[in-house]
Amino acid sequence: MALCKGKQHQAILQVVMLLPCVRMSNESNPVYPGWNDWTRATGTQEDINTEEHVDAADQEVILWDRKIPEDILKEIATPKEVPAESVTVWIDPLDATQEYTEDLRKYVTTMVCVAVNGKPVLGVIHKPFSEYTAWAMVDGGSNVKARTSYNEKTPRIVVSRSHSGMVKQVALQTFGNQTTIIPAGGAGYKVLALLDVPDKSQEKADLYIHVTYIKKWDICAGNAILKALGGHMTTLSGEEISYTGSDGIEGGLLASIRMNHQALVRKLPDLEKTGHK
Ligand SMILES: Nc1ncnc2c1ncn2[C@@H]1O[C@H](COP(=O)(O)O)[C@@H](OP(=O)(O)O)[C@H]1O
Ligand SMILES: [Mg+2]
Repeated sequence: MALCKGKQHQAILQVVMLLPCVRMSNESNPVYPGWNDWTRATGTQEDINTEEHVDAADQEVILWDRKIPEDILKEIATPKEVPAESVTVWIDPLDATQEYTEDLRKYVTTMVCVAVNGKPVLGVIHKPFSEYTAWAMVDGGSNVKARTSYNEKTPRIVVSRSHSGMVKQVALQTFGNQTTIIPAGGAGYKVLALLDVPDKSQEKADLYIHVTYIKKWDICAGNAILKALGGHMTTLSGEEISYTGSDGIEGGLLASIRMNHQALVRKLPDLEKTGHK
């Protein structure tokens, strides 16, 4: 089956391999050109949200033989059946676009996320240039884990280098001047910074904070992975993010793992009141 174009779409291939683990109970949905069986399994066109702009000249295709690799199968204990109409798929075919244009390739990821009833359940973050892939499924399996320790008092905080807003001021005001700020590109890269990732080019951080508007395809996969591993990604006021409806969120982002997330939320200033948005 012709599935998608280009090597950078390995993450999409990964999620297709995982999709049978979130089984659909409705097999009679429309088929879209170029997406064939995957789309039949995932619902109507509105349910696939992607940033991709397809170049008609690019004829390269990746073939999928419908076999789920053993290393993934052995991690998924119990597949769950869900109605197709409850599923939304978010795809970011190139995260850290700005950094890619600056040839800062270590920040670039491709991401796919499956949400069920707006809740992120399956996330894949792939680094096309180092060929590292992290995936995790809520109440399923994963190939990545949290680190053993995190610094909650004076955390190293990974933040945007190109859409920073007032994030540095917010971080220093909340955690003090001893806090290390790590500017980095890409939401996928920044979530991986919180995890135990063997990739040599990956920096490590204790928290990820973002204060400006951000799109759901940038954050859904990271949210699913963090959630699957016991971590959290919420708005800065601690609200869970719903992955249906609108394309983006306004309330900023706080991502943590193995920390008291609600205590961190209470520490953060109210951005509306402080004018730090
Ligand atoms: N204020 C904003 N408006 C729109 N997109 C934003 C944004 N802030 C961050 N993003 C998007 O979120 C991703 C991570 O941003 P950053 O690297 O600044 O942390 C990038 O995705 P893309 O590279 O896929 O466009 C970026 O464009
Ligand atoms: Mg992106």
